[in-house]
Amino acid sequence: MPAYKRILLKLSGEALMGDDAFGINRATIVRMVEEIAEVTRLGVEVAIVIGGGNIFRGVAGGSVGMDRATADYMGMLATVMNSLALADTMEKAGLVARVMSAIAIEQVVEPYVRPKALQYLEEGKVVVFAAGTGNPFFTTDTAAALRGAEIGAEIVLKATKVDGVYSADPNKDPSATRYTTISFDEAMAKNLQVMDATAFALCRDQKLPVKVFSIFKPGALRNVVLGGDEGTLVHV
Ligand SMILES: Nc1ncnc2c1ncn2[C@@H]1O[C@H](COP(=O)(O)OP(=O)(O)OP(=O)(O)O)[C@@H](O)[C@H]1O
Ligand SMILES: O=c1ccn([C@@H]2O[C@H](COP(=O)(O)O)[C@@H](O)[C@H]2O)c(=O)[nH]1
Repeated sequence: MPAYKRILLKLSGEALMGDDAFGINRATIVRMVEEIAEVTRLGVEVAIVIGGGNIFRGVAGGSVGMDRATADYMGMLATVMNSLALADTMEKAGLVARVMSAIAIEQVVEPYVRPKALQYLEEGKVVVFAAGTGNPFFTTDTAAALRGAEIGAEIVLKATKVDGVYSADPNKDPSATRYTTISFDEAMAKNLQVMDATAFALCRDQKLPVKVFSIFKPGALRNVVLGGDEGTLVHV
């Protein structure tokens, strides 16, 4: 029995690279989709925001010295590419997926229209929110918080490269320890960088819990959705 009826799943863009230097690794995206399909079979309504780090960091060298907002628009377009790849892979796996973009790009994907997104979710379609918030100076984590609040998701599930929130970045500090739960206030006061402060603040204000867990651990998403002991819960 799933613990949630509707979730907002934030997928790491960078994790899509798999072992490649940049871009989308086929086996990795197929595995992610299998895990998403498993959760939809539990009857959970799934909305997704995917990052752009796998593509944007690949071209970021060329963005050095660029106007920040222009570089951010490039990053948002990278998330559109990832969203298209994800939706295509989901369709091939038998799921019905819809991509909605925060930036007008209508020849490619339909625009984000909240009532339409809600309708798709109620119909059991997986909705992928592309192009972040549509605004520079933000991140896809903030887009996940924003869309999660808008669609009335019960939780934001951040599937990322680490298996939870640590006392310090575990990729830099091997002595860092993992929290089972932590409040938004404490995470922000300690400046824990696993999610940006704008996203944390929005989730806190909207009383929208966040679960951070590993995107690489097979079965972790299903376990989280079933309410299992996995990753770190960030709460009000
Ligand atoms: N206190 C912390 N606990 C856990 N991870 C942390 C912490 N501080 C920093 N991090 C880093 O945050 C990263 C996850 O967030 P990040 O936004 O970089 O990735 P993502 O959202 O998964 O990827 P993308 O931006 O490509 O979508 C981890 O890989 C980890 O190195
Ligand atoms: O609302 C948003 C979302 C994203 N961006 C830009 O895109 C890249 C990629 O997103 P990640 O969250 O880092 O995966 C991000 O670095 C921003 O440059 C944005 O401007 N606004």
